[in-house]
Amino acid sequence: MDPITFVLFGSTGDLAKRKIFPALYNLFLEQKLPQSFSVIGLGRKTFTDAEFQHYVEQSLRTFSRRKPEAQERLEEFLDCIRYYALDVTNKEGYVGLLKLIQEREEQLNIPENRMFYLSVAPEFFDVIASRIKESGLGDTKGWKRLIIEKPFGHDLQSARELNHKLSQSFEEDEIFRIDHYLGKPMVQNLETLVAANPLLKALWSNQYIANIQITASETVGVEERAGYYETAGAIRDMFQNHMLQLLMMTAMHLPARITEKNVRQQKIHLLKSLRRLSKKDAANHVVRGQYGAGDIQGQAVAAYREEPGVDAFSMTDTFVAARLWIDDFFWNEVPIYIRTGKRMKEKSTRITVEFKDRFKEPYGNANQAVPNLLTIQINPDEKITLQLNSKNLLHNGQMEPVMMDFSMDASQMPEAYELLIFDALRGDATFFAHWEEVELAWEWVQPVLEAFAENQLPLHLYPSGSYGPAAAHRLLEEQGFRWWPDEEAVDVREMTLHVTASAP
Ligand SMILES: NC(=O)C1=CN([C@@H]2O[C@H](COP(=O)(O)OP(=O)(O)OC[C@H]3O[C@@H](n4cnc5c(N)ncnc54)[C@H](OP(=O)(O)O)[C@@H]3O)[C@@H](O)[C@H]2O)C=CC1
Ligand SMILES: O=C1O[C@H](COP(=O)(O)O)[C@@H](O)[C@H](O)[C@H]1O
Repeated sequence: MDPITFVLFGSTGDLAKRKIFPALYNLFLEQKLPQSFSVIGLGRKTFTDAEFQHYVEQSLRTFSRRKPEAQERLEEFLDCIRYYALDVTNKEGYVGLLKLIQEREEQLNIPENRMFYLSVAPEFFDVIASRIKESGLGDTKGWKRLIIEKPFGHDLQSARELNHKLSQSFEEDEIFRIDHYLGKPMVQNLETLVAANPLLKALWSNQYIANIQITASETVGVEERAGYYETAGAIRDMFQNHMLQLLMMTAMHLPARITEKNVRQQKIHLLKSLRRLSKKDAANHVVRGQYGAGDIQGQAVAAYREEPGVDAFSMTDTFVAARLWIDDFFWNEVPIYIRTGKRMKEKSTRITVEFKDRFKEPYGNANQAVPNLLTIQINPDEKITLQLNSKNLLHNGQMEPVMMDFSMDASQMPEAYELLIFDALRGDATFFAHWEEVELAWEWVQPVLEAFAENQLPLHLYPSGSYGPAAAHRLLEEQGFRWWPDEEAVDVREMTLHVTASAP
């Protein structure tokens, strides 16, 4: 791998502490960083290099999946780290930063390969990119790359504006837009699962698949992020990015050769085939919800509107479910159901593929077959389950579902940020969002954002600790389906309240 200088904007922040430094350290231990590299941490706080190295050490001790054991290796890693205090809006500060980077490049005798990682609030993305250009930081004799965190825009127009600004300083193939769901090992495994298994590949279309269900439910609430979440909601926070990425990774038509370019093309093709919703249609295909007070694993929790920093009359969505259709040869007539929500009964990110029930007839009325289900569990466990029907001779030969399970050993798995940073350092953008993907995703979501803003859809209040609003079941019932697993149907229906007014 090429020697690099890793320039981390926002190095004193939460994400750097919890994810980025641990990822770099684990890559270092696995010898996946180049022989020679430096990390330059940036922020407004003042630190000497030694103080900052100590700060990083603390973050590794707290958050790294491999705890620093061998002091020698830890010191070797920390020794590559420098700190530079910079207010990113201050033009002059970049002159000193360039000087420091050049000094380090000379000391290590490495080429000018510079990775700029923007782990800062989105309002700084464009200003940093243009300062990198103006200051000469981007005029490298090696390569330069930009890793950019979410959110990428607030809506279609702001995303286009941001992209236009970034493109003044970086080419598209130099921009690595992080979607951490694309770094999850099971998500990275999706395409192999289908492409490398003729059994699944043969069934992967509307001929055999009845519907696809994608769920990301969380037990956590808004936590300390009300300022951001009140302007985002689940639709921007999860749906526009992570959920649509999961859809693309599941349903893209597999290219003949799996390459970065081909995979991205197929994802873009899939988004172009998504049936557009008009603002008027949104109410028929989308359900929005907000958590009320309730109980999470035995603990009473407050309603969203009672959370610190949240407006007492907030109409922000903490839950979104939607029914989507892909108008192409392979997926025509297969509904795709997506839902995501906070303060739900369980933490679970999974994709369930329900197969068509074409073989009912031989058993006539005595048929008790359940549909074949392939469930790809992404989080918290990484597991693939296939539900089949089998005859139980201990129960009068009754038919009953049996499960075939394959689990990955999550404790050994690299974290999403490790996989993604490693790919970016190698220049492989397969698991990063291309601009066209981001733009098409916003295009699909935009009418829904407008319908939400104009309150054209009811806001369903669901109790914390439930499976979300009952209305989310209607989306499936209209085609004769239900969310899997089955027990959810019963649980939800009795608990859902329904509000349309803005007052609580
Ligand atoms: N935290 C998370 O789990 C996730 C975060 N993200 C995204 O990552 C990015 C960073 O988030 P997070 O770490 O949580 O944010 P924090 O608020 O914890 O950190 C912000 C960082 O930006 C720096 N900063 C703020 N203003 C300036 C300035 N004017 N000049 C220089 N540095 C500045 C702060 O440093 P200082 O105070 O020293 O100036 C700090 O290092 C955001 O885009 C967020 O949306 C994405 C997914 C998850
Ligand atoms: O990007 C985000 O993702 C997390 C959920 O991520 P996961 O890896 O735990 O599934 C979500 O809590 C957060 O609101 C959102 O910004």
